Amino acid sequence: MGEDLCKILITEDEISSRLDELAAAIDRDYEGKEILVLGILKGAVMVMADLARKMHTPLTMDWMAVSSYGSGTKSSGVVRILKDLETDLEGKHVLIVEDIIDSGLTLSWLKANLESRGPASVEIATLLRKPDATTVDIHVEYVGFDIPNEFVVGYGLDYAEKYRNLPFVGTLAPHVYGG
Ligand SMILES: O=P(O)(O)OC[C@H]1O[C@H](OP(=O)(O)OP(=O)(O)O)[C@H](O)[C@@H]1O
Ligand code: HPA
Ligand SMILES: [Mg+2]
Repeated sequence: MGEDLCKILITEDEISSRLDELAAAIDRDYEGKEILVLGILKGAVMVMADLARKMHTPLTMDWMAVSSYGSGTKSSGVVRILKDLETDLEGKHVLIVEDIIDSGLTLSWLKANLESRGPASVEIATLLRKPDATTVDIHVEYVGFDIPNEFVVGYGLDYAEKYRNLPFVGTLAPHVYGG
């Protein structure tokens, strides 16, 4: 496993401290409200579990699975719903939790999809954001880290379904994807 990674980009401690800050900001912003926290499978599993445990605002959780990457390192641009929500969004404050915004295609499609279901609000929290995301016109209220345009794995993020269980975020060595 060790030789598959180029370097550690964000350590376990850095992730945890940043999630403390994001949770505090979310608690402040949603004071007196209840949140439906919506995790996007599978990448957001780790950040959802850790962020939610640091939040004090009353919340419920639901999950959606969408996919635009298949097994490669480039977005296909076609978003598919693999598993839909089980919650009626009418009047709810929805907070989408993502591991990464890369091209921004997944979230711009998803936000429009959710807004058509009559929620009171839809905001986005993401652990990581890459530079290309700024070219898509979506507002992201809570961002953990802005990172360079490199393919990263760990803490929920995969390459061909592997490495999701690493406790940190790292970059892959080129030999892993045929470089
Ligand atoms: O901003 P974008 O370029 O659209 O990319 C970001 C999305 O891609 C990844 O999911 P993926 O489709 O690989 O599914 P996964 O979470 O199951 O790995 C990631 O978890 C985000 O949901
Ligand atoms: O850099 C990335 N790593 C893993 N999955 C991803 N999905 C979009 N970008 C990435
Ligand atoms: Mg993926």
